[in-house]
Amino acid sequence: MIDEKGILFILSGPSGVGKGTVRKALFEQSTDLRYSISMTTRDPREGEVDGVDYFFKTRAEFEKLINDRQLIEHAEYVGNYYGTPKQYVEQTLDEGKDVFLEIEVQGALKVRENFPQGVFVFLIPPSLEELKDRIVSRGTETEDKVRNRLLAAKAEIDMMDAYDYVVVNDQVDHAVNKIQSIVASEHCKRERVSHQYKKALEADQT
Ligand SMILES: Nc1nc2c(ncn2[C@@H]2O[C@H](COP(=O)(O)OP(=O)(O)O)[C@@H](O)[C@H]2O)c(=O)[nH]1
Ligand SMILES: Nc1ncnc2c1ncn2[C@@H]1O[C@H](COP(=O)(O)OP(=O)(O)O)[C@@H](O)[C@H]1O
Repeated sequence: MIDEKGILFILSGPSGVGKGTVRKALFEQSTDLRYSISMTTRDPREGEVDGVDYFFKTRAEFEKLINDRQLIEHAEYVGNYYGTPKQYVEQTLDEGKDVFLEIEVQGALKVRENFPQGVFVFLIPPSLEELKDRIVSRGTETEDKVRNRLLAAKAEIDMMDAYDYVVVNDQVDHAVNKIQSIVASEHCKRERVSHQYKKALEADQT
């Protein structure tokens, strides 16, 4: 069958590499991608809006979502739950629209189990030094936590072979352009499959 479903794109990478920054810049450009808004138990930050940045949930509400199998994946990250809503993603893909997730590494690996046909993009820093500077300059972590995050980041960067694409986040607009190219390239792949299918149909004598 020709696959008329949308394509699921997953952007992941170590903490502090710039996933959120790159994702926001991507969606400020014109794009046909649909961003899947995640559920979280963390408190909203100043300026964040429920249903826009995240769906903010209590732990009890989140645990009910897990038990009711309403999430494709979830992970506990720095003491809070984060998860991807199943219904939105499946429905949007069924409508033939592409969906974009921006999630941390554990969650991305779980998505791979259920959506092996997804396109997995790993964002890496230009260097570990630069990653450290970004984590420190964001100012959200104590010195101990920066060290732990860097150790975790080293292990995470080691997993980059499990991804379909690796994008270096040297400059935000370069990373966004590369992601746009990946989206275009994946569409071309599907076009080719669909074209071959049409040729096979024409050649078929039965
Ligand atoms: N597994 C998983 N991770 C998520 C999800 N949504 C966001 N994240 C990740 O959770 C981490 C923390 O996000 P956030 O609290 O917004 O803080 P940030 O570190 O400033 O991006 C980031 O790495 C996000 O990519 C989700 O639905 N599932
Ligand atoms: N290409 C870049 N060059 C310099 N700084 C960046 C770049 N991308 C992101 N940053 C900065 O790095 C820090 C971490 O970015 P953030 O998007 O919060 O990372 P993540 O979502 O991966 O944890 C932020 O202070 C952000 O402004």
